[in-house]
Amino acid sequence: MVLLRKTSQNIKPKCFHLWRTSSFLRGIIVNSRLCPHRFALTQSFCSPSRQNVKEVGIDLRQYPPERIRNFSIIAHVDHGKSTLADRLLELTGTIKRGHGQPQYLDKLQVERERGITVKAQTATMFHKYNLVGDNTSEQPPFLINLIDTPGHVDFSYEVSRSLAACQGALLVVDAAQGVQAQTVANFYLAFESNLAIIPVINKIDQPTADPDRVKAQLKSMFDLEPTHALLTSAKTGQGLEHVLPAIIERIPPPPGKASSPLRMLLLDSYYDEYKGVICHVAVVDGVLRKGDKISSAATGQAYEVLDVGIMHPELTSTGILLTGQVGYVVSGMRSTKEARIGDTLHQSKTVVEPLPGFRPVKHMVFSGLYPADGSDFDALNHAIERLTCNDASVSVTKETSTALGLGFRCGFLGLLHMDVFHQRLEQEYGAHVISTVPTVPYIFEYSDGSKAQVQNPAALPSNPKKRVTTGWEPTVLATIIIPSEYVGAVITLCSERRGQQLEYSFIDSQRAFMKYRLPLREIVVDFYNELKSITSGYASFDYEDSEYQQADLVKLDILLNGQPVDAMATIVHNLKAQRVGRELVEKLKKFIDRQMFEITIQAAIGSKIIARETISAMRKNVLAKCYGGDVTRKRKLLEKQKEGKKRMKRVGSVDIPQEAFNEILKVS
Ligand SMILES: Nc1nc2c(ncn2[C@@H]2O[C@H](COP(=O)(O)OP(=O)(O)OP(=O)(O)O)[C@@H](O)[C@H]2O)c(=O)[nH]1
Repeated sequence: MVLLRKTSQNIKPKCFHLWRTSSFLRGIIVNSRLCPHRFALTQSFCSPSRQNVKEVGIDLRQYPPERIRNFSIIAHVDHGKSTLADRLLELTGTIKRGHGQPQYLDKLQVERERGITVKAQTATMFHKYNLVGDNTSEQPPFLINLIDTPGHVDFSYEVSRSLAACQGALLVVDAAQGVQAQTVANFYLAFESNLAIIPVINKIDQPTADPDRVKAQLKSMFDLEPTHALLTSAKTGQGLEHVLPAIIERIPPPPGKASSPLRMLLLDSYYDEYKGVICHVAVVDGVLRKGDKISSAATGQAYEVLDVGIMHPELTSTGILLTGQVGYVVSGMRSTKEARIGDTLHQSKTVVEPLPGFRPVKHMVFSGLYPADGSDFDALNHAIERLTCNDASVSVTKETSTALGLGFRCGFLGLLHMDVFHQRLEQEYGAHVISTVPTVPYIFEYSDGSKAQVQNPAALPSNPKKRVTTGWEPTVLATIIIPSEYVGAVITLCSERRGQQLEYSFIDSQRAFMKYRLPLREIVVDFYNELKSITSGYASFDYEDSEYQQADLVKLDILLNGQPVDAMATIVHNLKAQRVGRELVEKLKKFIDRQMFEITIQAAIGSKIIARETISAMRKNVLAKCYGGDVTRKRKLLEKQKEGKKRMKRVGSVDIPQEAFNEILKVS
């Protein structure tokens, strides 16, 4: 079925209007608190053992742009990108078959534990192939750069960055699940980047695989020719022999000029304990050699190239990178902050036109991070500094809370991103962190005429002379793909979340496609889980950020024994304030222990109390459990009590356990 209603002149795909992305950043909310795999993180990105630089005799001068192909693999979550990448690495002999490590390019421990890709990774392969009509036997193999990308849309910023270094993309679609929300999103990212798109229908070994249905979907949604689709099983190896030839035949070589001055695009960077900052780069024009002096177009700072090479798939020193090649550079940068993603690096003495960079990262969710024990502030500061070296997409500013003391306000790409960051802080740096309710960036206008973005509800002024006059909230354009029988339930959910339906059509006889404008606040907490639960797990969901809309917003305070707890304040829509206030006080009642005095928990808007609960007093003393005079037992119990108290936050006279902060994150 054709979904197109209006199509701009030069645009081929039929449903272009479905996903005319104005921005690179979209996000998916996966409330991973409900994820079955809580995970252990012990390793930082790219363990040092994987970072040992190989010295092999690869002469990159044999590979002019016409012998190079740069491509990315894009797909909806779990459609098999990383497995396909593994198979291609094996087919080209880049890694050994049965290397015992599934998803070779998923290097982060979190990626292995959760089975997801968080960081895009690059690998260079070599493949002998004669182009159709080329019968010369003396040609060197093709140099093929594969960039594996994350599927979860929290990390779609990585996808758009990867695509900037490519001329083509494999669009992988699960033969049983068919086109899903992120297939649509990723297709348009690739399409807007003018990439050659090769559809790959994967998992054809599954009993429920229906490649013909998927071909029809690809045709109706993206105008992709059914005969151009490759049918593969990355699991059994079926059909894989056609993938590399298709990449070489259908993807154009990189367009740069070897004779022009050096210009390279900085794609990514991370910190390695042994080598310092390692930058991933794509050489667009010219040549880069070890020993060259290069400068950043953004900062003007100059560096000497200490090492240069390719990822084959580990760092492999080559001493040179030429036009069209993708590789790494070590240049004595002290911090990843110097390596600005999207920057143009060039020879120090030449002046060049900077390459179009990337849009800056847009943070969708903000949350305060505080040390569970106030005296651990320095340790948390150090941990955050180290971790942001490898995850530059987190924004960090210091802030103070009356309830929680000194801490940080951090901006994330979405809740999954926030969760991954917390876990890494805890597991890799042993930091015990309390996080405040995630909030989205609102804009407020005040009675004195000033306007400001508010990332922390506590920052809303309480001064009556500076009242809020108007509020605006960020919205998203959400794409939802579901089996038709769930349409009613999804419409109800979206209207409960203040959504506005923009589009409703069918991909084929069984699947509906809906597009909604939804307030970001409404999807940040638990939307995706609820969507999954009402559709028996069949819904797929994706969003891109959109404009701000005016909204009737209020600040909801939580008071304990009459005292506001700034770290628990939230901003909500007036219509929902009553319900959210009630849920919050009920949740808190469950998680705050009875103490020696009565505790009142209240939710308030300004001076108006909208919900209230009371926890009655109790005499509680662990020593009362000790009969007789066993001193060691008494000491042990007191120690245990002290340890427990350390994990509490005292607001006025009330002790709040860490779990109470975590639980209120889940109230939407
Ligand atoms: N039956 C079958 N299973 C496959 C095939 N390809 C991949 N899988 C399985 O599908 C699951 C997801 O595969 P991945 O390669 O991790 O998928 P991905 O798209 O990289 O996932 P993200 O990085 O999280 O987006 C894994 O359990 C794979 O073993 C296939 O051709 N057939």
